[in-house]
Amino acid sequence: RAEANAGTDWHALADDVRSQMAWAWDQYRQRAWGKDEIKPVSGTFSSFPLKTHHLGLSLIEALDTLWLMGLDTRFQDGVDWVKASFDADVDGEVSVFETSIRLVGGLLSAHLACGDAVLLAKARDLADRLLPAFATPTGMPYRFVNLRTGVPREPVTSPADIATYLPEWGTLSRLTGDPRYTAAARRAMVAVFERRSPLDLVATKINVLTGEWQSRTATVGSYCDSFFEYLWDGWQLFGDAACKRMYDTCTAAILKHQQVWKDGNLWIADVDFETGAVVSTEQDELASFYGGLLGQGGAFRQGAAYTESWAKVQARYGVLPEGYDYAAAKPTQVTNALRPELVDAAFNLWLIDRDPRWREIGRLHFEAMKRWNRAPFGYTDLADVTASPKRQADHCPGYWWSEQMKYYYLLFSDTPRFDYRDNYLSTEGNVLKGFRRDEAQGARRR
Ligand SMILES: O=C1NC[C@H](CO)[C@@H](O)[C@@H]1O
Ligand SMILES: [Ca+2]
Repeated sequence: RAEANAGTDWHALADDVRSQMAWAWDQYRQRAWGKDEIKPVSGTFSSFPLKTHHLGLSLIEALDTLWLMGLDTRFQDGVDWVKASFDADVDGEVSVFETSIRLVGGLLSAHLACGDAVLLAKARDLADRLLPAFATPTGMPYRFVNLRTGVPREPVTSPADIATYLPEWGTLSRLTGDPRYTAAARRAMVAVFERRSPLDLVATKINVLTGEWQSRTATVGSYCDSFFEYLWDGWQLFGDAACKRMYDTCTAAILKHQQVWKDGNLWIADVDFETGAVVSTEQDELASFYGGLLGQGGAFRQGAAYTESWAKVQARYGVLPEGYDYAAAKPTQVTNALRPELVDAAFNLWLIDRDPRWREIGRLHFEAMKRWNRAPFGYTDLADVTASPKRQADHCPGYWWSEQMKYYYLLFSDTPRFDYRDNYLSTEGNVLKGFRRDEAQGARRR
C-alpha cells in the first residue's frame, strides 16, 4: 500500500473541510433554514425539485455528511427540523429520479446514521408517493409525478431516470419488510437492460409505455450514467449476481465501442447505439464519475486513465467546465455547476488502492473550490470558468452538501465513524452501509 504523501497533513485538511461545512451550514441556518437551496452570493434562496414549495432539500442532503464529520449538534438540529416540519404531502410535481436519490436517499442515510424511526417513516412515505409513477406496462416509471395525487406525467425519459432506485429502495424494503420497493426498482432496471441494442448499448431516451427508443446516442454521461452505476451497485450492496452480469455485459460493450485513446488520454466517446459510429467527442462533466465505476467493476487501468484525463482538464481550467470536447481540446460549456464527479471517482479509486494520487486529486479539487466557488454566504456555481477572474453565478446545488464535502472529508480524515473496508455510497453520496455508530457513541462519551 503506497505511503501517504509525506508533505500533506491530511487530517489538518480534513479539519478545514469540516470547518467549511460548519460555516456553510451556519449561513444556511441563518438565511435559508428549511428552504431547498441557498443563493450564496445574494443570501436568498431557491426551490428544487418543486417549483414554488420547499422541502428542506439542502438540509436533508447535508445530514449524513454532518454526522460523519462529528458536527452532532448541527446534525440533531437538522433532524429536529425534519421531524417537526418535513411534509411531502404537496400538490406539486417532482422528478421521480431526483426526489428519490436526493430526498429518499437523504432521509434513509440520516436514519441509518442515528436510528431515528421518524426519518425512516418519512422516507417510506415519500417513496409511496413516487411509486404510482411505476404503474406502466413496461414497469419503467414516468419521469414526473404529483406528490399528493400520484398523477404521473411524461412517458419519454432516460435510463438514468428509470433505473436509479435499487440501492435506496432495496434498503427501504430491507428496513420495512415491504418487498414492493425492491420489486419496482429492480423491474424498471431490468426493463432497460432487456431493450439494449444488438451491440449491448442503450440510448439516452426511451418511451416507458411502448418501450420504444426515442434516441440513438449511447453515452456514459447524463441520461445514462447512473443506470450503469446502479447495475454494479445492486451487486456491491445486495450481492445480486444478475445485476453484476448485466453490469459486465454493458461495460464490455462500452469498452469495446466507446473507448477512445487520444494523445495517451482515455475518453469514452458518445456513439450510435446500433452502429457504434462516434456521434460526438463532447464529454459532459457528469461523465467524469465513470472512472471510479470502472475501477470498482474491475477495469481499474481504464478507470484510472479516464480519471487522469479529467484531472488534466481540471488542472488546465482550475475547475471543470460543464462540457469539454476532447477532440477540439476546449470547453463546450463554460459554466461550472459545483459538481462532485471528479472527486467521486478519485474517492472510489482511493478506496480500492489507497494510492495518494487520488487524495491529491481530491485536495486540488477542494482547494480550487475554496479559491473560486466561495461566496459571502456559501459555495456557488460559476458562470464562466474561462473568464479572468472566473465569474460566479448565485446557486448552491443540494448535491454539494451530500457529495464532495463528504468525499473530501472521507478521503482526508480517516474518521472512525466510517468503515473504509465495507461500505456503500449512493450516486448522491448517501451512505447506505458503513456508518460506525459505536465509534460515535464512544466519541460522545469521551
Ligand atoms: O448522479 C447525480 N447526478 C447529478 C448530480 C451531481 O452532478 C447529483 O444529483 C448526482 O451525483
Ligand atoms: Ca452521481
